[in-house]
Amino acid sequence: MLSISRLLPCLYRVYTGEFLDITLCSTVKAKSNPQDHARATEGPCNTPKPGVFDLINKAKWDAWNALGSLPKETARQNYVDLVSGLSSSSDSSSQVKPEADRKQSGYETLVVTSEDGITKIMMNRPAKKNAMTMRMYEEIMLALKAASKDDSAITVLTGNGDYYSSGNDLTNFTDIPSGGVEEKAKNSAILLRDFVDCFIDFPKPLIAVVNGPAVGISVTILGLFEVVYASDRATFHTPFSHLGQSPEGCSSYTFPKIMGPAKAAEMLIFGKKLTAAEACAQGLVTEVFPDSTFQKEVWTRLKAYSKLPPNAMRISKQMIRNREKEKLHAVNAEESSTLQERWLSDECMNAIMNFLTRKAKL
Ligand SMILES: CCCCC/C=C/CC(=O)SCCNC(=O)CCNC(=O)[C@H](O)C(C)(C)COP(=O)(O)OP(=O)(O)OC[C@H]1O[C@@H](n2cnc3c(N)ncnc32)[C@H](O)[C@@H]1OP(=O)(O)O
Repeated sequence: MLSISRLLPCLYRVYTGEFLDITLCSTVKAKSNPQDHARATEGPCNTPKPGVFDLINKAKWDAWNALGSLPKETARQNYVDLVSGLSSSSDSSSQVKPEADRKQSGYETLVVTSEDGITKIMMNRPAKKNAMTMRMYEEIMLALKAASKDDSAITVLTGNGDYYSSGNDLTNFTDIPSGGVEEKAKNSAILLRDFVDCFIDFPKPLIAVVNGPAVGISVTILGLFEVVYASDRATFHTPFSHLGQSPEGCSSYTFPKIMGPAKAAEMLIFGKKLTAAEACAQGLVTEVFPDSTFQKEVWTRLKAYSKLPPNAMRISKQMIRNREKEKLHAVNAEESSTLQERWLSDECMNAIMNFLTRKAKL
């Protein structure tokens, strides 16, 4: 029998149009309509239907045949419209900074500012609920490295729009390198480990301003922050089992320490979503503010904190965290290598396919 892990790369390619000779960037691939491309290049379906076990050619034939008698020119136009629409609509939101500003800051997925002694790193993909792309992981690492050396006293991570972050961008898994899904899993595990290491080693007080719902890795790394302020609209959700995955961000260690093993298990094993008030009661969140006054109250507070002597704050942070650092790095390494295996499991691949084909949401 063909296992899902062997079938998945084929499904990816059929779904993303690779078998139909589409050469597009990964984002566009994940959304483009392969039928229109086949129609646009080859006209109406005119070959015999492949046998039931010829999975790849059958999927290609079904997609082509589904177009019926759509004229070649219309299909071509639909295809062009779809591709152009995707590139112009991606990340479209009134809250996204204009292109020129983004280029100026040097970040594509973040807006990073430094004023009043505070470096603010804002995830900036509001139309995608600030889902974290490979690029965003890289950029957050760069921004943290820069913030560790700049003259700010404290560093803040927050999100633009209605979400804090919906966690890992599940389309990350559609961009399969030539080494296949194994290579993808290995590279992702390395990136994940480096990403979390940056939080473990960050020398200044780190504050999360959780402006809305938080999912997955955006929740787990909160255990590595000094302070977590949340809007009362925020929720905290780690649906790892639902996704066939396992905890990361050192949460398998920090969450039981913060909230006790039973409450941590409810979140990390059973995917229980917490309200901001519940997360505060369990010690993951420092304080909850009404959404209507959240930004004003939090930034007033942070501006006052940023005026405290920066060296004293750094030293106090080191004293609180340093005893744990070695342990945290070991936990991070173990979680990352466990996830590398999980990403290759049928459970995980099925969950991602269900999201990508719009069959499942959280
Ligand atoms: C280096 C690799 C490290 C990996 C580390 C691993 C981390 C594990 C995790 O983080 S697990 C968590 C993964 N996240 C999810 O499973 C969330 C998936 N998203 C959803 O279920 C929903 O989008 C939602 C509940 C977050 C929001 O639902 P809502 O109906 O309010 O909004 P939409 O679904 O219409 O979202 C708007 C558009 O944003 C896209 N999107 C949102 N989140 C993600 C995501 N995590 N990955 C990819 N895309 C996401 C969504 O598809 C919509 O896109 P569209 O407008 O083009 O349709």
